Amino acid sequence: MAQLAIANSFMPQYARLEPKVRKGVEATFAKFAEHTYAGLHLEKIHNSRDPRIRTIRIDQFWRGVVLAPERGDVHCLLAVLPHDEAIAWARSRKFTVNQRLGVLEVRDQAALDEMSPALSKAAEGTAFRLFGHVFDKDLIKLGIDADLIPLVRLLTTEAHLQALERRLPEPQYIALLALAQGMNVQQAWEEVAKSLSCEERPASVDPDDLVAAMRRTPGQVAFVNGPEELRDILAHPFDTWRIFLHPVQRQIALRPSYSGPAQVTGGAGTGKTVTALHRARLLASKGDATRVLLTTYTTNLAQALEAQLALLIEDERVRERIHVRNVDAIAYGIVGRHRRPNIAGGEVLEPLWTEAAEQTPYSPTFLNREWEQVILAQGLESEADYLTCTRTGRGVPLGQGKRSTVWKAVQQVVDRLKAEEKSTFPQLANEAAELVGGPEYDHVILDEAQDIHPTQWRLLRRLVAEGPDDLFIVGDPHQRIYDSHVSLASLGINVRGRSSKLKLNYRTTQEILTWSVSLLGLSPAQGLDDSADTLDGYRSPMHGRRPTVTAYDDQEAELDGLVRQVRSWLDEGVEPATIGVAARYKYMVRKAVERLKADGVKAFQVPSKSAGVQVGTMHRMKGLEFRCIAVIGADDHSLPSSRAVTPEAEDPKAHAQDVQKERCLLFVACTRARDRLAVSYTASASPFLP
Ligand SMILES: Nc1ncnc2c1ncn2[C@@H]1O[C@H](COP(=O)(O)OP(=O)(O)OP(=O)(O)O)[C@@H](O)[C@H]1O
Repeated sequence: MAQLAIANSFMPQYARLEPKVRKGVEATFAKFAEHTYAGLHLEKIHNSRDPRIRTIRIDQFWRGVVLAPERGDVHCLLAVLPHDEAIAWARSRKFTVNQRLGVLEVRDQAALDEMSPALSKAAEGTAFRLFGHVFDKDLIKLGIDADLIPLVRLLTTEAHLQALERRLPEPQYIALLALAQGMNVQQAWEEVAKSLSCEERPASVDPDDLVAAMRRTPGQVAFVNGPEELRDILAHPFDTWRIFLHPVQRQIALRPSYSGPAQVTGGAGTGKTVTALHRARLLASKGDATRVLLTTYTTNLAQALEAQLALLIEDERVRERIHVRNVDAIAYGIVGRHRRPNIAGGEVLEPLWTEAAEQTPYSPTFLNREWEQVILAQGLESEADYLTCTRTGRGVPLGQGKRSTVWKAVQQVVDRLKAEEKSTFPQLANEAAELVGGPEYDHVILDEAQDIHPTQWRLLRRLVAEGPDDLFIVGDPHQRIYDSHVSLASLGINVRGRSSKLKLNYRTTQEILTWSVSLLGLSPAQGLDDSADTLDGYRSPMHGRRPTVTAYDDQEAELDGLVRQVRSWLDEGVEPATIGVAARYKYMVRKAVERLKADGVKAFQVPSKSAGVQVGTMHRMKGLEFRCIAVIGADDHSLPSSRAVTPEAEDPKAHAQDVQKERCLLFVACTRARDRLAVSYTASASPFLP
């Protein structure tokens, strides 16, 4: 029976169309899904590199591009573009089947043809060839198309190869790059397998069977079952993660079982949350009695997970087996079974620490951290235990006498909290861990793991019995914006051999990514498994404008600049709710909202469901994403925030960690942007800005 398929490349273009054009696209392609396309006018293109490509009229300005393989009775939507661009795109592309992997590949043949004379000319000047040492048969073994080999043979430098990156199919480019960098054929194959998580080679590959190749390429092509499914896909154009998982994501999320705790890391926007959501669905589908906990750090992150899960899982029964809650709410709920918890917030704690610090040579922040990061983190219950413990992560050594002073000051605060029947959230997690009678879930999936406190880790550990698929841990040490530094090994959680890394960014353009990564500075992040975590290989296939950085003389001028920036995005047709404004402090958030409103722009503080520009602190931006982001107040007073940084003289290690945390915060805010990033500051720029 005839079938409709959608290529991954189609959705981002469709998502960015005006609603009226989207309607036209939907109406046109609904006919394909209803299998009435025999009557549709698909046009062949004169001089096309691939005779199987057709175009179809959407309206007088827009055209769709469709692949119509000779065999298999499938039509695949490839692109939707303005008329001339659609024709040029359709004329330039060539579809092939990778002879080693059996997957569908596309290359920009027109661009390769255009580059060929220049490469020939460059090759005339030297006898050296980049792939002179590799036999044709080995290139073929790696999946290089036979008809590309003459072009490959012309290459004389790695820079020339890199110029082909976006024109060649990804697996072929990875193989060639590996060879160019000195790897042998086997190592190059391993690179391909690692980057694409390829299965072993299929038994036989028919180069003309594009439909069979599409079926082996679920990250690139999705098959649609009827008009209803098409409508559902088109109704959520930015949520293509529901249908297209990258092969690496697929292998991690859909692996039938892990023998113990598994860990997934990756830079911002690499689809860690998406992978966690698909894992949750897979585990929850195992049976009626399965109980899955999907958890994260804050309430608004949990709400975002809940909303995404509702999009991903249609079957209400499967959906109900997944309990979504942030860790503090879990602890609150468990303790709440026994007594009504009363949380001590900053307004209670600050005066207590200030008072306690008065009788010591230490600052209130120092004491608070010693409590949270050593005493609570290690679950120390007596002074004797504290006097002999290893204070991992703290920069200033404390002898026994000094520890005794600290212990007394901390106890003063703990006793006062007890007297007032109040607890902090890490205390509550400790109490909850004690109260839990036994495992309450079959599987625990944790997002934003880098920010979880050791007491919360202990609670999560107790909520699920040790064994296969117990913990699925997802996080990015480069986005650590709270004070938690844990070593999973010290908590008895061993992820060795079950760790994976995602490297391909799906949210942000390469331009925004490169700029944002430079905000992090040069120190490597400390991974949860005690190893240094780098962003090697972190990249985006999308390109766009470079971020802008604007300096203003005073704050009023900066807020005026913000209004102009937001107005210009709105004038370009960007929907208000897809514009975000991030600031380091709450007072700046309030000012920005007031200023935008005064100018007639609908603006709301995050979290808000209202359809307007979303303004929030950088902390609140975590887990969200926007088409355009304005980061305001990126000046040297706010970033780093002096309030959030321990003085170097007091504790150099804590100072370094705090500064890094501030860098991460700015990185988090900037990487929320899909297409545009505009950063501004008043007077002097933050030292973090490149
Ligand atoms: N396979 C995919 N296909 C299409 N879009 C994807 C895919 N995977 C992720 N995305 C999109 O990329 C964006 C980032 O995904 P996600 O939030 O899961 O990343 P993350 O690694 O958790 O990011 P962060 O650490 O910044 O919170 C989202 O818009 C998501 O829909």
